[in-house]
This record gives sequence, C-alpha cells and structure tokens, in this order.
Amino acid sequence: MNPEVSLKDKKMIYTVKDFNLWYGNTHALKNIQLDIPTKEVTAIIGPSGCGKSTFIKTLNRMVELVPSVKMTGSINYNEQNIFDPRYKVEQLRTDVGMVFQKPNPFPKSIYENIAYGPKIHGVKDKTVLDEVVEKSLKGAALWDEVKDRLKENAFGLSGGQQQRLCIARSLAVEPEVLLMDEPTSALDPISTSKVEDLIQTLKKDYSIIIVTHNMQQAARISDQTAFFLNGEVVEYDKTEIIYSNPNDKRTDDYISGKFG
Ligand SMILES: Nc1ncnc2c1ncn2[C@@H]1O[C@H](COP(=O)(O)OP(=O)(O)OP(=O)(O)O)[C@@H](O)[C@H]1O
Repeated sequence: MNPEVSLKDKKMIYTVKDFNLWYGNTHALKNIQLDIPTKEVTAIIGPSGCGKSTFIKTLNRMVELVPSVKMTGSINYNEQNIFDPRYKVEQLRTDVGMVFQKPNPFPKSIYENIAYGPKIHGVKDKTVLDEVVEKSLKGAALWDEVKDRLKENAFGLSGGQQQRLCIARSLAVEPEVLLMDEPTSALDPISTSKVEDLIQTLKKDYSIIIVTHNMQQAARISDQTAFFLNGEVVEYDKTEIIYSNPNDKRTDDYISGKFG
C-alpha cells in the first residue's frame, strides 16, 4: 500500500452509507458508514456476535436469504446501489465470490469442483474448461499439488488444500471481489500461512474483504481494518494505525486483548 494515499482518496469498490440491518427485533448492524477500496485487503475484526458475518453477507446480498431481515440505507458496488429493484443480484453474486470458515467442496472431483461454476454459466468447450481449471488452481496456488489427481474426489485433499480449492472455485467464475469469512480458522498453521500468502498475491487482481478473529492475521495481511462492536463500526483506518495508534479506547482495549 502506498502510505501517501489516505484511505478516503482511494478508488472504492463498495460505499456503505447509513446502513442498518435487523433480524426480527435484533438490530445487528447500526448506521454503518464504510468505504472499501478496490484491490486491497480490508479486514473486519471484533468480538463474537458484533455483526462481522452479517456485514460481509450483506455485500453479496446473501443475508436476504434469512426471512426476518430488514434493512435501511444504501450499499453501492461499483457506484450502483445493490438494493435498487432493477439491480441484478445474480450478477452481483457472480462478481462477488465467497469463501467460508469451513472448506465446503462439492462431493465431486477436483476438476469438477472448479468446472462447475463456468459450466453453469454456459461454458461447454472442454479445452476452455481445462484452461479455466488450470488457471484457477494456479491462481489459488494449488495446481502443483493436484495437477496429477484432478479426477480424484476433492474430499481426499487436506483441509488446507480444500480451502484453496474453494478459493480456486471462486476464481473460476472471474469475480472482482472475494469475501472471506474466517477462511483460516479451521486450518493448521502451515495451511494458514499458505492461505495468507495467497491472499497477498490475489489482491493484485481482486478486492478482498476478510473477517478474522485472529488479530495478528489482520495485522499481517490487511491494508485497512474495521473494528466492529455491538453492530457498530467503532473505528476504521489503515491497519498500521488501528494497531499502533487507534483513536478509540475500545479499539485499543480489544487489540490489546482486554476483551473479546
Ligand atoms: N440468521 C439469524 N437470525 C437471527 N439473528 C441472527 C442471525 N444471524 C445472526 N444473528 C444475530 O445477529 C448478531 C450478529 O451476528 P453475526 O453472526 O453477524 O456476528 P459475528 O460478529 O460474525 O459473530 P461470530 O464472530 O461469532 O461469527 C448476533 O446478535 C446474532 O445472534
């Protein structure tokens, strides 16, 4: 990141304004204002239940699958309000990939896990599919480990490999954004470090928003960090500021492990 450019002067992929979300009577997100820069890593941190997952599931409108959800305010993605009735949610879900806490490959071969998305989008040509599979697996730093076993079931991979397979599966439909909800919390330290290295490589081409409970991880890999507490954004700034000189005492207390 160029330290000369302040957060507000960057090109934004998302602009969140006056955003509120309720599950029934639970006010889960309160008056969120957050601008998320393009092609950088933005970390969302905060204690359990503060709204981190809800927030990232809002960015691809997945949260609406919960029937009791009500929302107010706006979220612009590439300057278009994703809640506009004319907005095409299918396109949003193609542009914005998601990787979950636990690797969730399909019960299919490694190859089919990757080819599935492009096939649904109408790609039939075997040569093209082969290329997409290779490119996506290379993009997720998994190709060398699996290139000789593409026909084998994905469940035969280690947990860390399965998570990189899920990242490759997201890449196969050419997204712009990757939402990651605690992507390494089920992984051992070596796999975690591989996924963290991968995130650093991927941010050249993708905007990445990552929820993490691991504060060292946010400090290592993110350009900016938002600290959520009780559904509010307490503080949002460049990661080095959040970790070295936060403005709000609650951020300081959380970072220094006094609660959470
Ligand atoms: N499907 C749901 N129905 C009702 N309430 C929900 C639902 N999902 C989340 N909530 C509530 O919304 C609030 C925020 O939850 P959320 O899962 O977004 O927090 P979180 O910060 O991601 O927590 P964690 O770190 O434990 O995953 C909590 O009070 C939670 O109980």
